[in-house]
Amino acid sequence: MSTTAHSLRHTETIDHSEVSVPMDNFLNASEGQVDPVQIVFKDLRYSVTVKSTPANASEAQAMADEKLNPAGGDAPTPARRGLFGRKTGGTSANSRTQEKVILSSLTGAFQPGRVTAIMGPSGSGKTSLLNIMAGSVKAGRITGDILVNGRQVTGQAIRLVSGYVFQDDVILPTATVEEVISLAAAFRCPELTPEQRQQRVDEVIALLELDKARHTIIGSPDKKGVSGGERKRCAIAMELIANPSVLFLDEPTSGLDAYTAATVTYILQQLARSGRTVVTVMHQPSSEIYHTFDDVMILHNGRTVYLGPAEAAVSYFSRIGYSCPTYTNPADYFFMSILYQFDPTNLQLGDKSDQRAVEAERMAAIYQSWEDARESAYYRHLADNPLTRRISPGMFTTRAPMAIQYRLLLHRAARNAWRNKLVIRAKLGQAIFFGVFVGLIFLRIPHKDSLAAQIQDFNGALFFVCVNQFFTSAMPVVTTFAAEREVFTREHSNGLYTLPAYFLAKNSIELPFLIFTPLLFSCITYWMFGLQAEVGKFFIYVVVAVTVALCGNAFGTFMACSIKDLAITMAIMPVLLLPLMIFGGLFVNTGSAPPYLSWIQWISPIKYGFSALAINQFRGYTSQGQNIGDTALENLDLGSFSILVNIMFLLGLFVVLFVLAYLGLWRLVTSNAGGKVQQSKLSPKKQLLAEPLSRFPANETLSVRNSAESVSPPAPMSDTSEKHGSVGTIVGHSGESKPYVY
Ligand SMILES: Nc1ncnc2c1ncn2[C@@H]1O[C@H](COP(=O)(O)OP(=O)(O)OP(=O)(O)O)[C@@H](O)[C@H]1O
Repeated sequence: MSTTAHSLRHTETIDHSEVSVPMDNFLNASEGQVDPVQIVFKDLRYSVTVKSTPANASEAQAMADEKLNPAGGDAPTPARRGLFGRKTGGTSANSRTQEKVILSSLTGAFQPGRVTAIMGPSGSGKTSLLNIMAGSVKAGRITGDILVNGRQVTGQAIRLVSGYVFQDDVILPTATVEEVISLAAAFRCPELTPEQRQQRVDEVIALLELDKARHTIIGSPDKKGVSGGERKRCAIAMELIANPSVLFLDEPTSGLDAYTAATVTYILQQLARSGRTVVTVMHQPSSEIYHTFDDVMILHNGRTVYLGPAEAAVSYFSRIGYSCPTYTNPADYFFMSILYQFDPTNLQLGDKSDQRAVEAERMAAIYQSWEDARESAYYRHLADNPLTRRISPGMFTTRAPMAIQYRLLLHRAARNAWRNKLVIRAKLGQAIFFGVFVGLIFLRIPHKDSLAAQIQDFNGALFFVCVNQFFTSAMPVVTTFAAEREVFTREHSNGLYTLPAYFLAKNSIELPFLIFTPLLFSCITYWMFGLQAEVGKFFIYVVVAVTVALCGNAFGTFMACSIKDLAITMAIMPVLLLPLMIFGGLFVNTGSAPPYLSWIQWISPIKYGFSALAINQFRGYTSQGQNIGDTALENLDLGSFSILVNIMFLLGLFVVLFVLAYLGLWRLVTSNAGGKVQQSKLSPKKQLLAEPLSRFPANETLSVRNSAESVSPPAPMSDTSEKHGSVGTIVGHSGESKPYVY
C-alpha cells in the first residue's frame, strides 16, 4: 500500500482504504516546489521548574530521583550551556521547587520530503518537542542546539517557515468553514489577488474534503456546528493556505474515523512529497496509517527509544530483543510490548514498587540500546554535518499589512456581532429596562412637594446614571473577552495578525454600542426624571453618560486583558469597583473623607461623572420659587471643577485605562509567546538568513538513492551506507518521481 500511495497523483484512488485525494493544486504545483528545510536538533533538553513540598529528606530524595530520572537511568544531567545560553541542572531535592526534566538529550532530525511521526505514551514529551520546534513553549529551560539548514535557530525562527496545527482546534465558533479559511488566506497571502485567493481556498477545501461543510458554522458546545473531523481538517486548511515549507501537527487524526484519519495522513504524505518537512504527533496509529509515515520517532519519558525510517523500526527492535509478530500492527506492538509490557494482572491494586523497579530497569536498557545503536550514531553524525542549503526570504510566511489586518478583523467582528443578534438585543433591552425602571422610581422629580425629597431624588437618580453606565459597560466586556481570548491568543500566536490591529478592531466594534446604548438610556431617563428642559443640558447629560460608559468599557477591558482566569477577574472586580462607587461623591462627603483614602475620588470615573451631572442639573435650579440647586451643590462638596474639567478628567481616565488594557493584552501575548524561553541575539529572520555555522562544511548536494517507485528512507549509518542525508524521491506535479537532491 505504501508504494501505491507514494505514486498517488491527481485524484487516483488508493488501494485498501479507497481514499481519494485531489492533489492537483497550489500545494504540489511544480513551479511552487518547496525548498528543502531540514531541522536538526542536538542534545536537546527541556525542563521546567515545579513546586514540591517534600515531607522529609527521604521523600525529597525519592521525588528528585523520580522526577529527574523517571526511568531510573543515568544521573541528573550536569549544568551546561546550549544555544539559548541558559544554565540547567543543579537541582536541590530539598528545595521547594524542583527541576522536572521533560526531554533529555534528544538528538535527531526532521527531514524535508518526509513525514516524521512522533509517537509515544501520554506524557512522553511529544507535544513539548513539537512546541519547542514551533516556538510555542511558554515556560521552562531549553538547552542544546536546533539547526535549520545548518543555521542555529530558535523556534521563533522556525515559525517563519512553518505552520502549526495544534492538538485542540481553537477556531471562531460563529464563522463558517469557508469564512475561516478565506480569512486565514486574506491574512496570510496578501500578495495574491482576491481571485487567486479564492482559488486557493477552493483548492484547500477540495483537498481536505470540506465541500459539504463549506457553509456550516464551526460551532461550540452550546451551538452545534461542524463535526470534530471537519473542525480538525479546517484547522489544517488554515495552516496549509499559507503553503509553508514545514508543517507541524499535533495529533491531527485524534477523534477522526478511520476513513477521515487515512485521508488526513495521505494528504500529509503528499505534502511531504512536494518537498515539505512534515512532523506530526500520533498517539497510536493504525497499521494502515503507520505505513504512510516515512520516519518515526518514539519517545518514552522524554527519551528517544527509536528514530528512523518507519519500515526499519521493526527490524531495529527485533535486533534489541523485541520481535514484532507477523500481522501485528507495529505501532500496537511498540506500545503494548516495548513501551509497556501489558499484563492484566498488573492492573490489580497493591504495592507495585518492585514491578516499577523491574520496569525502570527494562526501559533503561532500551534507552541504552538506542544510545549504542548505529541508527543513533547516524543522527549524531547528521547533527555535525547538516544540510546547509540557503534559505530564501521567499520561504517566509507572510502577513497582511496592519491596515488590512485591522479592516479584516473589523469586518469579522461586525459579522460576528450581527450573528450574535441576541447579544445586541440584550444590550438594547438592558438600556431600555434600566431606563424605564429607574425612570419610574424617580418619575418627575420637580413635581414632588418636598424640596428635600427633590434634592435627594435628583442625587440618587444622577448617581445611578453614572453607576449604571460604568457597571453595564465594564461587566459584559469581561465575559465576552474571556470567551474570545483563546481564539485571539491562538490566532495571534499563529501569526495571523498583530496586537495593535486586534486591539483597535476590538474597541472600534464596541464603539457604536458605547455611544448608542447610553444615548438610548439618556433619552428615556432625562425626560422621565424631569431634569431641566434645555437642549444644551440634555447634550451634556448624554456626553457624560457616554464618557462614563467608555471608562467602564476600558476598565473592563483592562481587567479582562490583565487577568487570565475569569473567576479571579469576577472576584476582583467588585473589590475595585466598590471603592470607586463609595468615593463617587454621594455616599461619602469627599471633602471630609480621611486623606489616606480620599485619593480614591481622583481615580473614580463615577465621581467625575456625578459631579458633571450634578453641576449640570443643580446650577441655577429653582423650585417653588427657591434656588435649591446651589445649596444642594454646596452640601455635596464635589470640588471646584467645572463640567468641562470633569469631562476632561473622564476622557483622561479613559485614555489611561485604554493604554493599561493594551499593556495587559501585550503581557498576555508575550507570556504566551515563549520568547523568554528561547532567546537569540539575532531576530528570527536574521537567524534563518545568516550563513550556516562555520563548523559545518558546505553541504548543498549529497548523494541520492534514486528510486522510480518508492521513497528511499535516509540510510541509517551502517558499514555499507553512503554518507548521510540521502532523502530519495519526490512525486512532482506531473506525478513522476524525481530525484530529490540537496
Ligand atoms: N509547563 C509545564 N510544567 C510542568 N509540567 C509540564 C509542563 N509542560 C509539560 N509538562 C509535563 O511534561 C510531560 C510531557 O508533556 P507533553 O504534553 O509533551 O506530553 P505528550 O507526550 O504530548 O502527552 P499527550 O500524548 O498526553 O498529549 C507531562 O508529564 C507534562 O505534565
